[in-house]
Amino acid sequence: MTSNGFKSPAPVLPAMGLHSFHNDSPPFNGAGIVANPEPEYLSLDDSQTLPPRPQARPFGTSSQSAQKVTQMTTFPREVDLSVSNMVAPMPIRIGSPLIDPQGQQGGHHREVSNTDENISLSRSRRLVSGYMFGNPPSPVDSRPPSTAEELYHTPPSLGRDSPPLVDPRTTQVSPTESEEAPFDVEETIGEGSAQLSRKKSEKSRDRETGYDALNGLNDGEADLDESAPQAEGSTEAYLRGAGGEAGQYGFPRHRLRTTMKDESKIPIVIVACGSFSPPTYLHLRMFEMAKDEILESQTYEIMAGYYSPVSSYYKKSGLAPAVHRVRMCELAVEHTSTWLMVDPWEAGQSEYQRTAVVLEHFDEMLNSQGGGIVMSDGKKRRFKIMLLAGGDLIESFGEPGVWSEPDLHIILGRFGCLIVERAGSDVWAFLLSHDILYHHRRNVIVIKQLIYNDISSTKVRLFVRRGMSIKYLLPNSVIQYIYDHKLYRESEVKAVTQST
Ligand SMILES: Nc1ncnc2c1ncn2[C@@H]1O[C@H](COP(=O)(O)OP(=O)(O)OP(=O)(O)O)[C@@H](O)[C@H]1O
Ligand SMILES: NC(=O)c1ccc[n+]([C@@H]2O[C@H](COP(=O)(O)O)[C@@H](O)[C@H]2O)c1
Repeated sequence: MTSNGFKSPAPVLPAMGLHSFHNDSPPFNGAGIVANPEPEYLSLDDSQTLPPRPQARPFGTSSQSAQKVTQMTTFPREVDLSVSNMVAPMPIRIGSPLIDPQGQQGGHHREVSNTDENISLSRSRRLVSGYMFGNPPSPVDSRPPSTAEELYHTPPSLGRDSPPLVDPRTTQVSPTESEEAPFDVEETIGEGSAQLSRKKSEKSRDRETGYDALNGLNDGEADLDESAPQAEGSTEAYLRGAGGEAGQYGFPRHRLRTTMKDESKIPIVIVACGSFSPPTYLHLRMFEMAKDEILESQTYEIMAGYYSPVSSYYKKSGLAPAVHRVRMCELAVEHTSTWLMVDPWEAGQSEYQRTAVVLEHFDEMLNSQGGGIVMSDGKKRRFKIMLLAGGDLIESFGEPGVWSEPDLHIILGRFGCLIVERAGSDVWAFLLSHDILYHHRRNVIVIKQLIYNDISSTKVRLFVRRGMSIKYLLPNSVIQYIYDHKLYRESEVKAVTQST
């Protein structure tokens, strides 16, 4: 019996229109196929349909975000509110439910106390950080929706972002291998290591070793891959508010794919928002789990993944200064991944930015300013942007005062969400119980953790403070950075008290 009272959630969800995730279902059968309207190509003039977006600005300058929020939460008028228009007739496959090996739910302590040990373990920690320390700033218009239209409004861009361009089931697309090798591989491993000195294209390595960064195979080679594109310039100057060119914000594109292998799919960019204090192997694994799920769905093609560390204005216990967290995320992906990047924009803002605003920023950079992605026929297509989050974060959608309803419609409706199950949170029960989440369920993909990983940043910080080993919990480069910069040595409660 699960904590939500179901013997098993399996019999319930399919009857409610969700894809069966019962254990005896073929795990990856017919995945992720949505209805097939005509493809919509990128219109660079979206001023009619999209709310205003924030402009990137250097650290330390004042923000207009309060005003932006008000504007953003006013939905455009030209919307078809009929439910049939909002819900695609073909269900998106959603992964399997959380099944605790011991048959139990809820492995976490959730009590809130004033000790740093407990603060972040609590599911209510967002409330703790939100109210005790004045953040996150309240979701703006948190009044309840007054009409059904307001509640079930799906912004028009959902239609543009969501549908596949061609039905992958009926279109025979020969997987034309891209002739373009995104980067050349030149590996020279130093003394004491296997001496490797070779220059190969990603494509030729693909043939020989099965290595294919975005298609999921043997990505372990990335650890040796000194030539994977690295971020240019210093995000530190931007984050420290340095003037001049060095301090300018630049959206990282060095690992963003510029062509699609299979143009019948939807180009997707995954964005993970969070503290990452510090980033751990779990945070890296989240992207890989998402990648596997997306590959199986056959609907999307991943073009890149981004971390967006929250700014220092998010007064959460244990938050190292943003400049350190951004750098640690960069180190974490530098030589371990070929498709993940770190966007410092959110971290460099002079006040807290809500997640909906952060996703708007990505849309601006990738689609409005960036022009989307150019197809082989020269037409442009928008990147679909999806938020990647753990089950606990999603459950906080239901905590009063933490997320505004208009924001949730933007996040779940206009963008979409990849939810990684987290031990202790019952995503399935929550999906059923939360009106807005359920309404947008076809734009939500739940990812089962086939190997449970519950590495916790909170515990890593505590280990550091207690002088315990954190090796194999996070990349060595991040461990070194923590020690070099003497991070996480102070009691979190003490540190928070002193900084306020
Ligand atoms: N064990 C986990 N399983 C699934 N998702 C996780 C797990 N740990 C963190 N996440 C997700 O990673 C994202 C970033 O997490 P964040 O760094 O903000 O918090 P955290 O990892 O829980 O750290 P802390 O311990 O400091 O609270 C969030 O979406 C969170 O839900
Ligand atoms: N209203 C909001 O947009 C809202 C509320 C709570 C958390 N978040 C985001 O969720 C992420 C993770 O938060 P926690 O570290 O509290 O789990 C952060 O990026 C934070 O900005 C956003």
